[in-house]
Amino acid sequence: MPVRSWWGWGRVDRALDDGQLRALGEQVGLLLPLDGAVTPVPDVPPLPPPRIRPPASLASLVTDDDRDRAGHAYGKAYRDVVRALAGRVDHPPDLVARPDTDAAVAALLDWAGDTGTAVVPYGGGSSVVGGVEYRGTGPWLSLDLGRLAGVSEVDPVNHAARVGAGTFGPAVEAGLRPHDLTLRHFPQSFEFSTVGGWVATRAGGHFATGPTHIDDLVQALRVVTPIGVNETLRVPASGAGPAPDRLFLGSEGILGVITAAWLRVRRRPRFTAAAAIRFEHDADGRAAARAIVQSGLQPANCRLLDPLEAAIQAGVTDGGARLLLGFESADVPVDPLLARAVDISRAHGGTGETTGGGTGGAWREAFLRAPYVRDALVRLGVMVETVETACAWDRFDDLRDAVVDAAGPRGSTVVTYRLTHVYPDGPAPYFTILAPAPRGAEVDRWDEVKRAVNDAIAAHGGTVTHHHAVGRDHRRWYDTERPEPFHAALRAAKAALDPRGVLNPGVLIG
Ligand SMILES: Cc1cc2nc3c(=O)[nH]c(=O)nc-3n(C[C@H](O)[C@H](O)[C@H](O)COP(=O)(O)OP(=O)(O)OC[C@H]3O[C@@H](n4cnc5c(N)ncnc54)[C@H](O)[C@@H]3O)c2cc1C
Repeated sequence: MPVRSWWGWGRVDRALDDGQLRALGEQVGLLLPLDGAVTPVPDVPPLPPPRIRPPASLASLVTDDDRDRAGHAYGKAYRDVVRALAGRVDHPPDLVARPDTDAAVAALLDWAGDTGTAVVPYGGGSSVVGGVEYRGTGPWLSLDLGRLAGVSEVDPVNHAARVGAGTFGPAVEAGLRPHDLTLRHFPQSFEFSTVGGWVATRAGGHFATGPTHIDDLVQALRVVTPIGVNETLRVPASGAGPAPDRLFLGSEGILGVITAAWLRVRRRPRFTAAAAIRFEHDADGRAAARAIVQSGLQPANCRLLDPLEAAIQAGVTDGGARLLLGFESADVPVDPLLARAVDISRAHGGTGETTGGGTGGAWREAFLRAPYVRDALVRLGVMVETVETACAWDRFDDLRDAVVDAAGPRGSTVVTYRLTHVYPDGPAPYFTILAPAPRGAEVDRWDEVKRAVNDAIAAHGGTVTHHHAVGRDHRRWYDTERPEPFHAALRAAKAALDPRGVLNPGVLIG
């Protein structure tokens, strides 16, 4: 059984080994001045004893094991990894619960309400916005949905599947494959994030220029709230008032615990075609991406990598940007669609070739490997984090320049960008920021950079998040982005559904 890392990404056995770490250090040393030290992998530090005990009726669902508690204390942002690496577990949950039925979830919520215990729903724990880290002072319970997992029903007639909230990405696809069906929702965190987490954060998939966010793939939801179960109707569409599902999409664990979802699935693609187009200037690549997405061609993948991203993600070092294009269909060959997109790219100065079937390729491997590399960089003393947004096409240039300026002095800070998603009305830029970390003051330094960068994004018309969610770390900008009447409505919904305020305090509102 593979062991999950308690401090960093994914599986312990997939982390970079010493040789790979050294090689990475040499490469990165060409870009950034590093001090040569490598932070050792930490043991779980001793934790304070739990301040609460469950009643006997719930004891079998709950653990106070220190490794489990430490593993549930943080998400997987840079500020999480760097603290865990230093052996710091700021606010460990007092207990971790793994309910196996909806009734058990309800009983845990009741008990939490009676005892004033905060409850933080936990899927894969891949939050990068402080979504799973309670920062109050009272006792808290991490509610891990891992036992409410699996594809329990597949409805091939209506192209839908019922999936437990705690199901990880690969298990979703494994459950659908025998039926020749697929969800095709691929966040970069796919391997270690769950359906419930995706729905709760309105996750964005890749290879998803059309239905990017999980929203469009949700047919119906089952949510256990502190005042009862909210199960929505399975219909293809409805005009009956505000949509009940929408209340819980993006609710980030503050209104109820999502325990299952009916998801819209589709036939597996049989026809695929892909191309990587080189652009001497990334501005031309952006113009091509805009033209393609505004043409109505609907590529499954249309992603621009700036030259440095192309070097890091795809290993191409010719100084050009890359536009990655992919088309797929379960029904018809898509080569003509790709050919047209390539034509449009050429008209904007692009050169390059089709890369054969499959919208994946080497860069996709690198994409899934990236979080392990990120952890290795942190060990090497690099401050490395990503910031994402979405903006109108005509705001991009100013926004990107402002982000680069805000990220730190140019000589010692590297900022790369990719457009992870493109829409007819604008791109979703995704910035990676790399700089030498001030050892021992990493979190404070990152928080300063984050503040400056997100202020710059807000000042230039970008949203605080395209797909990473709000959590605790984005509150400051979310609070100014959302309209006040909406805030009042959200507060009222919270008070009605969670009257004792146990669910994920500090996230979204409050
Ligand atoms: C390396 C890396 C890559 C990433 N790539 C992407 C990406 O491509 N696209 C993207 O959208 N995001 C991405 N993320 C962010 C993260 O993976 C998503 O937010 C994901 O949807 C979280 O799922 P999870 O199961 O890990 O949820 P968690 O991190 O466990 O929880 C996230 C939030 O949802 C709440 N929650 C979780 N489960 C439930 C539930 N069943 N009911 C109610 N509330 C719940 C939690 O309380 C928390 O507030 C990435 C993160 C990392 C570290």
